[in-house]
Amino acid sequence: MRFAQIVVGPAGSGKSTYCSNMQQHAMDGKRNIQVVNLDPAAEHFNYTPLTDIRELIHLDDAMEDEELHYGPNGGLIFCLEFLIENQDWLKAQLCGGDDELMLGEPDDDYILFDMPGQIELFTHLKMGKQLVELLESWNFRTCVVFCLDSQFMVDGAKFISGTMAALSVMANMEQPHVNVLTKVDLLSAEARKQLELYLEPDTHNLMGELTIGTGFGEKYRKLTEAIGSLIEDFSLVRFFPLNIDDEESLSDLLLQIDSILQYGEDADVQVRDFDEPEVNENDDCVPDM
Ligand SMILES: Nc1nc2c(ncn2[C@@H]2O[C@H](COP(=O)(O)OP(=O)(O)OP(=O)(O)O)[C@@H](O)[C@H]2O)c(=O)[nH]1
Ligand SMILES: [Mg+2]
Repeated sequence: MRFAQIVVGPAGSGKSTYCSNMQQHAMDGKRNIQVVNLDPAAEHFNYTPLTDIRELIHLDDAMEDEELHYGPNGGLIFCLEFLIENQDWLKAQLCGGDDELMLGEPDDDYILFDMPGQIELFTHLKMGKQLVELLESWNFRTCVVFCLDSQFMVDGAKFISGTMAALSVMANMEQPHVNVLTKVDLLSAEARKQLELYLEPDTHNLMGELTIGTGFGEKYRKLTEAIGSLIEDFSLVRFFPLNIDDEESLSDLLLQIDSILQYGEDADVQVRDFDEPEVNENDDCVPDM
């Protein structure tokens, strides 16, 4: 069994940064996590990818082609369609073209897929889902990691819209799903306090906040209330505030995703391959779940 995090989220939400910091964090803990870049428009990231879609197709190929003549957005979608059509290329990259390797190589059995910031790939187009199905057929267990900039989550209306975006991805991808709030280090103390209200949201209060005093709020009160109860009914929508520079925050999140992926047992076996750090007898080295 192999494991994959499909890292998605709006443009600039911090996906590539998440991938590189998570990989580094794992490496510091002597654990091997690889990153695959599937963003054909990527220009810069801080990790060395295991595989890079730009070796197959670059956004410029779709935009500069005499016949295709795509703009940046259509071009990106074209590139992802092209990837799915050329799935053998991806399979060769991930499985070395050797079917036996699909059973899991210890060196690359845990992979983060850094996806493009075009959210419609995952909300209503079929490529996101097709990618997951391919990975599953190659023996991966997958989890979607949805990154959202926390700066856009500090008032009622933005919270609703961010949550709806997360829900759309969940509904379309039909995968285990974790929502990560990025860039919390950029929030002011006041904004952080405000954010806490939304982490365990009481949707009714939020709706109250949203409907008071604005023309839109009054007019669409029923609609916002309906959206509120929808979010509540889907109480699956929870956000993990990630402080990217804080090792503890990274390890809490990784632990949560590992347990969703049921990575635990395999991890035990792997960890014992390395030299154990000296532990104080009284130390509790197993983090709380
Ligand atoms: N301060 C701070 N900056 C961050 C954090 N995460 C990302 N950034 C910055 O936000 C910008 C965008 O980050 P990326 O990781 O490239 O975002 P992305 O989602 O991969 O962007 P696209 O691939 O273009 O959609 C970069 O300048 C990052 O340095 C964070 O947690 N804190
Ligand atoms: Mg990126």
